[in-house]
Order: sequence, then structure tokens, then C-alpha cells
Amino acid sequence: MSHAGSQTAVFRAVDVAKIYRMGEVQVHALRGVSLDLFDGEFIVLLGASGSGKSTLLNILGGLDTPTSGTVHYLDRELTASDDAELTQYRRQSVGFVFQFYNLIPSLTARENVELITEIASSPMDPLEALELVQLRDRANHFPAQLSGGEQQRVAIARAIAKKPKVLLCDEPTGALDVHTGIVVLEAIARINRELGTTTAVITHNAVIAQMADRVISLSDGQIAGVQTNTDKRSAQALQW
Ligand SMILES: Nc1ncnc2c1ncn2[C@@H]1O[C@H](COP(=O)(O)OP(=O)(O)OP(=O)(O)O)[C@@H](O)[C@H]1O
Repeated sequence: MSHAGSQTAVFRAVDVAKIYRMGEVQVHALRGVSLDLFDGEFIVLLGASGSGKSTLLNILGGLDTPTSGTVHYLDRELTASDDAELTQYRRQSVGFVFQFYNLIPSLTARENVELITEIASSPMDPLEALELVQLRDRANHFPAQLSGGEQQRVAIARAIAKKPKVLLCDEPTGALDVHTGIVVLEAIARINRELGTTTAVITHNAVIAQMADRVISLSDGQIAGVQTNTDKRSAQALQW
């Protein structure tokens, strides 16, 4: 879904700074980032290692808080929320996907997804979530019986089974080969398209940026550029 039809800001970050203090050393991870993310859009966050991508994603997802600046999720000011409110926000509204899949080895694909649907307020059926990543036929397999790309798709099914408003993915294809990475990106794009889930994907790979509605480039903790893709590509059309 393109953000062109709908300009509701799901996230509004204003002048966000993050300083990590470690003893005498201060690391300025974000230096005044202002950004709106719109309902249903697919954005890619691009930038060199250490440019602040994960820090920004973690702040949007309520896993971390900025040192200064404000972040709103719809009408809720995340930067004014306490830990319990942030936990509630993450649980209800955010799906996370990380580079490493973090599946529980002793549970099947379906049971890994059920862990989340059991605590969510209006989840989809775990098999429906696995269907969306085209793994319904593997529901009874354990992680060790699945390839890396399949495990990542289970992790995506787990992330979206609670029907979150936003899906935040930190290097989802970082551990995968090209072909497998494309299958995983297709799954993420399908969820964005079919469920209208506002989606942000961190990558080092500029080729992946061609899939996005908008590409946000970070450099040294600041936004170095925002590019709107007029001709958005499908995952299958990417080559790297
Ligand atoms: N918990 C932390 N404590 C101290 N410094 C941190 C912490 N997390 C991140 N940093 C520092 O903040 C800066 C930005 O890190 P961040 O992980 O956001 O970058 P990134 O763009 O996601 O990098 P990468 O692509 O390597 O994951 C880096 O210099 C990093 O070392």
C-alpha cells in the first residue's frame, strides 16, 4: 500500500536525540532526528554500521527511550509513557523481527506462533499467520527441521499473528543468502500489502530499498536523505 492515499502519521518523531553514556564516554547515536511514518507505508532505513538505525527502530518500537525529543505513536506520546505503558504498547501494537530468529527450539512452528497469540487480545489463527508466510504445511516442524529462511518466516508469522499496527524489522535478511532473503522480503511485503501493516525494515543493502515506498537514509545519527520511490519493485525483481 502506498502512503500516498493516506497521510495519517502513525509515528511522529521530533528532534530525537539519543546519547549512550558509558563511563567517561558518550556515544551520540541519534542527533536530532525528525520523521513522520504514515499509515500503511513500507519504509526502508538505510545507513552505514553505527549510523543509528537500530537505535531509531528500538525507540519507535518502545524498546528504548530517547535522551531528548518526542515520539508519538498515533495520539500516544511514547516519550511520556512509563515502562508499563510501553510494555502494553509493544504487546498490542508492535511486531518485531530481528536478524536472528529467536525461535524456541523445543516448540513447533505453530507452537512458536501460539506463544504470542495466547497473550494477544485479538490475534489471528496461528495457521493463518503461517499461511501468510507460506509455511502452513510446515506448521508441525521444529526449528531444526527448517532452513534459515523458513525459520525467519516463522519469526515473521509470530510477529504478525497478533495483528500489530506496525512491523519493525532489524536486518531481517542479514543472515540469509540472496535467494532466501528475497523469499523473506516477499513475506514482509505481502503482509504490508494485505494487512496494511505499517512496516519499517533496516538494511545495509541498498538494493532492498527499491521495495520501499520511502527510503530514509541515516548517517552519523542524522537523516541524510528521504527518497520516495516512484517505481517500487517487488522482492522478486531485486538483484544483488
Ligand atoms: N546500548 C548501547 N550502549 C552504548 N552504545 C550503544 C548502544 N547501542 C548502540 N550504541 C552505539 O550507538 C551508535 C548507533 O548504534 P546503532 O546500533 O543504532 O547503529 P546501526 O546503524 O543500527 O548499526 P548496525 O548497522 O551496525 O547495526 C553506535 O556507535 C553504537 O555503538
